[in-house]
Amino acid sequence: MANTDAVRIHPAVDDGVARGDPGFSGGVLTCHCASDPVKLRIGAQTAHNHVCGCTKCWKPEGAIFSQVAVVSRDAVEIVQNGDKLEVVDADAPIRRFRCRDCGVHMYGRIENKDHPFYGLDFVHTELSAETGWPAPEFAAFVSSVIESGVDPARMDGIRSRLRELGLEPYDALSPPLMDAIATHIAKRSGALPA
Ligand SMILES: N[C@@H](CCC(=O)N[C@@H](CSCO)C(=O)NCC(=O)O)C(=O)O
Ligand SMILES: [Zn+2]
Ligand SMILES: [Zn+2]
Repeated sequence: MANTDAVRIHPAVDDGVARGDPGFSGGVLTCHCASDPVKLRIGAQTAHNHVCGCTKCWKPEGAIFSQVAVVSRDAVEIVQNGDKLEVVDADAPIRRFRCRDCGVHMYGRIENKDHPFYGLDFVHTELSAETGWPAPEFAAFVSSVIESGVDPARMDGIRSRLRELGLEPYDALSPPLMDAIATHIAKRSGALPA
């Protein structure tokens, strides 16, 4: 059996996955700067929260995974020190904005209207002091942690720990999200009726 003791996935789940509050309707995300932090108001509940092993998503110090959810772009409002935001990679499908001083990613936006997730922003709800955000539901891009330098020999232990936490590991997104992407593509190509 794989030893899962030393596997630290992400601080939001390492002590167990806390349940979200279905009545919760948003809060304020704050970057890690001790002074003049960037603040964003999220005026809605997020969806599809997950831990992500890809190299693109922002991870807190020591974490192998990020924690990331989506929310309608209309619900995201920069309320403080927005002038400190800079684009991480202008060519990426998700245009992520980070604080230029502390490096924390505040939100990721999709500008391509043909993208299956157009209209949704990617956010890290751990940046909020409020509780009640939805719990992560699954683990995405698990094999991708190797791209960040994780020893492939650790993968059995990492997947075991994710399952122990109730976060089913996938090497892309979850089946419902992959189906949604494929449906979008099939409707666009005409393989399915629009
Ligand atoms: N192996 C690559 C995978 C990167 C990747 O495709 N990441 C996804 C998920 S991010 C949130 O779940 C993605 O949609 N990326 C688009 C983007 O980053 O703009 C790696 O690890 O780099
Ligand atoms: Zn900052
Ligand atoms: Zn990711």
